[in-house]
Amino acid sequence: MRPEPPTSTAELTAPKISPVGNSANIKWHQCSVGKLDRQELLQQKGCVIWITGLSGSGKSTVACALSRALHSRGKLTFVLDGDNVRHGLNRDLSFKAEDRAENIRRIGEVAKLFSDAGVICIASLISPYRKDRAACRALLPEGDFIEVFMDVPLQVCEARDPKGLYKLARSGKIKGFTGIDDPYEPPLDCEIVLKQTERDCASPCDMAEQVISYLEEKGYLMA
Ligand SMILES: Nc1ncnc2c1ncn2[C@@H]1O[C@H](COP(=O)(O)OS(=O)(=O)O)[C@@H](OP(=O)(O)O)[C@H]1O
Ligand SMILES: Nc1ncnc2c1ncn2[C@@H]1O[C@H](COP(=O)(O)OP(=O)(O)O)[C@@H](O)[C@H]1O
Repeated sequence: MRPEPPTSTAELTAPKISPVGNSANIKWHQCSVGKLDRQELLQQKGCVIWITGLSGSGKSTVACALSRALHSRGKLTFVLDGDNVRHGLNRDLSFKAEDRAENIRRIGEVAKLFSDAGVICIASLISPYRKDRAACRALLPEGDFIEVFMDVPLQVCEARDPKGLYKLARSGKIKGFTGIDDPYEPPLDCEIVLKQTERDCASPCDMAEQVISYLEEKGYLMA
């Protein structure tokens, strides 16, 4: 049976799936201040911009350019960068497939909270598996998960190698490095593709503007 649509702003934040997980006797507590109230206050719609791509494809750069551009328009954003979250909340996780899945799951849940808060949350992490990205998409209301694919050839990322990690991976000093000896599954049907080639590379600001045009078109930047 399909669930009834929300009748009040507060109900919009209630989870679509059971919050119980492994715990028994847990009940969702509703608050009278809801997502719509917060969005009204902020004059924007909360959403998650999920930037996926290989290491070195420019995820963090475009995330920051986007955050800066939106900030200058008076919009509240927050960047969740894979590298940074692995310094704290996800410091217990490695790069094996199960840990990457848990990294993405946690960031997806945190991003959902930011989006419920009315914030434009920009998550930039490799997130190599379609299944894990799809699970994060499923946490959010239709349209609020905006997947951005950094479509950059491995050769370009490897030539940049700003942290020297590809070099270490090629010499076998890092095992299971995405794109070298670990998989990356490109999105099949994402909202935005930001393509770069060896010859043709838009600036981070231009790429941020492309995302902003999408947000404007879909009404996320309200008034
Ligand atoms: N084995 C392996 N594979 C890929 N990346 C590695 C690895 N080990 C360390 N790093 C560094 O960790 C950054 C990726 O972290 P993420 O949290 O984005 O990865 S994932 O989404 O869990 O796959 C990634 O950062 P970015 O270069 O910004 O993508 C790397 O600097
Ligand atoms: N649009 C771009 N054009 C040229 N170089 C870029 C662009 N975006 C990022 N870079 C460069 O590529 C490297 C990797 O960018 P970064 O944002 O750290 O990627 P990621 O977060 O995907 O690992 C950096 O040296 C950065 O300056």
